Amino acid sequence: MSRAVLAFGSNLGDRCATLREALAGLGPALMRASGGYETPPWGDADQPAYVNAVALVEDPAMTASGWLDLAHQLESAAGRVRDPERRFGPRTLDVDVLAVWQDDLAVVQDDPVLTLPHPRAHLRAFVLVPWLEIDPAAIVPGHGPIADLVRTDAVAPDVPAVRALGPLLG
Ligand SMILES: Nc1ncnc2c1ncn2[C@@H]1O[C@H](COP(=O)(O)OP(=O)(O)OP(=O)(O)O)[C@@H](O)[C@H]1O
Ligand SMILES: Nc1nc2c(c(=O)[nH]1)N=C(CO)CN2
Repeated sequence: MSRAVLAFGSNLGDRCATLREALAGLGPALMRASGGYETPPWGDADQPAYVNAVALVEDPAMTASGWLDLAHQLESAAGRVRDPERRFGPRTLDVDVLAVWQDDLAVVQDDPVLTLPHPRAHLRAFVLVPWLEIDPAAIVPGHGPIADLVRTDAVAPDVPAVRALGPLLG
């Protein structure tokens, strides 16, 4: 069994509709989805606010790189155009693979094509707060319990600005 946590972010167009379509695109793999959260832009501040969400997915036949391929397919379906000049810039849809477990063992790898766990997940309130909603006991491999990570100096100051918008799916 392959289990993964995927992060979704949108700050262009109808952000909630984009996230809803992306979550629907996960089909039967979707086990749990967080609500939407409006969050101030992280990294490059000169862009609109994001709506973020996190999903827990499972598929017996999936691999770690298969989850990344799926993430890229969902981004393309949402019409994402990559701007090579602007890292952390605005986008219709960003889908990151936060962590993967194969048969309950965390996948840890440093490959630039797919780094696991995601190298910045443990620093981002916009990822950790929705992840905490769907799995309060979750542990970020190599970094520890999410409940502790949201209290670190790197993350805690950003938590109050993460605003719950409620469920995305009916
Ligand atoms: N865990 C991961 N999840 C998604 N992409 C990854 C991961 N590890 C490495 N990558 C690689 O990072 C590249 C850039 O991804 P992307 O454009 O989504 O980055 P970004 O959204 O600008 O930054 P960030 O990853 O910090 O959110 C992708 O082509 C992908 O191969
Ligand atoms: N709040 C927020 N900020 C971001 C996000 C995101 O999803 N949410 N994604 C980014 C791309 O790397 C850069 N900054």
